Formats: sequence, structure tokens, C-alpha cells
Amino acid sequence: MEIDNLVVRYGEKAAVDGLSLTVTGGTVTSVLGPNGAGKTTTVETCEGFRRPDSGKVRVLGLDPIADHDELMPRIGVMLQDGGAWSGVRALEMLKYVATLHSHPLDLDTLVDRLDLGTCGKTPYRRLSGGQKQRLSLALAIVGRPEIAFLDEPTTGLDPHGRREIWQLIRDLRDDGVTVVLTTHAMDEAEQLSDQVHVMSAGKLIASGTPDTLTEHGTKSLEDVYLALTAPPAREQR
Ligand SMILES: Nc1ncnc2c1ncn2[C@@H]1O[C@H](COP(=O)(O)OP(=O)(O)OP(=O)(O)O)[C@@H](O)[C@H]1O
Repeated sequence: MEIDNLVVRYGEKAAVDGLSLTVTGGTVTSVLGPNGAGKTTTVETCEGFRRPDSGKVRVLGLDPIADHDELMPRIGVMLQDGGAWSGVRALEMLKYVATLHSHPLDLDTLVDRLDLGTCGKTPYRRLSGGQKQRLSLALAIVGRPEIAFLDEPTTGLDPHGRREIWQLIRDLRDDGVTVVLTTHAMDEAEQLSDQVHVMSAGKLIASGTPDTLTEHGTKSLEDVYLALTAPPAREQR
């Protein structure tokens, strides 16, 4: 995936402001940054849901807007708000989305893996936060995507749930899937990522492997991130 000098505006405001980065196939790449840094806008542009004001984006060699119909079956999208109708039962939603793909994953295995069996008949609006997260992830990967965009995939999950999702993400990578994730969990980014990009105010402010960014583990990624994104000191009166 290639992003070249991308600018995306909401009115006058540039949410993404001249961003360039490359994501190598078959890796896990994390995009980090403070609230409002432009991560979701960047990812939504790569998914073809937002039009660049300038610059270029290529995903699997395709233009996310011009080649949208060709690209969509090849990518998986995990949305922060789940993307399911409020009354639909968890399993119904998963079965429905599976029918949209030509070679979906085996549903029993997926339900088992994401521990959705006990809440399969629960309407979406009644699912717990963690169950919604796990359903959203199942919806993102059921179609065997070549690239999975995962927006804060473990927010709201308990510690066991987080580690299960981490293992699932590693398994996706081992199967050759490219994973692009946004997260505020620095331990997650450090554990999972081959490459980390840090954004602030729409711009890229740092990139590297967890090993290089943490100076071979002599610092934590959280400390590195905090130093990179520290707000300017207030003026002393
Ligand atoms: N639909 C919209 N209309 C207007 N402004 C928007 C819209 N979506 C996002 N923004 C603004 O664009 C900026 C970047 O938002 P974005 O959601 O991309 O950030 P983010 O890095 O994903 O943040 P978070 O970590 O809080 O999810 C923010 O200032 C936000 O208020």
C-alpha cells in the first residue's frame, strides 16, 4: 500500500496534511497518534470511503475510489462503531456478510475462535463492548481479505480477550494477510507491529520498527510516543 503526499480536508481544516508512507505486504503496520491526529481519516481514505483532496493512494495497486468495486472484496474493514444494524443478531450479521464473499472462512471455526458462540443470538445493540469488538473483527476477516484495516481492535476487551486478538492478528500475518491497525495501546503496537508510524496533526512525525524506535528495547514504546507527541509547554506567566 502506498500513500503519497496525501491531503484530506474537512472544510478548511486539513485532517491529513501531506502524509506519505508505504505498507509492505504480509506485515503488521500500526498507525499511532493522539486523538484527532488523522489516523481514521487516513485509513478511511485507503478504504475508499473518503476522497483525497490531493496526493495519491494505492492499495493492492488499485485506486480506492476509481477501483472501489474491485478493491472492496479484497480488503477487510473493522470499524470503531461496529458497522452492524442495532437489531440484528450477531450470528445473523456474520452469516449475511459471509454470503457477500465468494470464499468466506468457515463460520463455526471463526465463531469459536472469536468466542461468539454464547452471544450469537443476542441483538447487536445488546452485545457487550468486547462482544461488539469481536464481532466487528469477525466481520472484517470473514471474507479472507488480503489487507485487513483494524481500527482500535482491542479497545474494551479484557486482558484475555486482548491476547486472543493479538494471536489472531499474528496468525493473519502468518497466513500472508497485510494488517494495518490503529491503536492507542502502545504495548499492543510494540508486541504486534513490524512497522510503526506515528502521526500528529495530520503529519507523519516518526516511523520505524518497534526495535529501532525503542532503541533496541532500552525505552518503552509508550515513553518514545509520549516524548514525540508531548504538547508544547504552556507559556509561563
Ligand atoms: N466528518 C468530519 N467532519 C469534520 N471534521 C472531521 C470529520 N471527521 C474527522 N474530523 C476531524 O479531523 C481530525 C482528524 O480526525 P480522525 O478521526 O481522522 O483522527 P484520529 O487520529 O483517528 O483520532 P482518534 O484517535 O480520536 O480516533 C479531527 O480534528 C476531527 O475532529
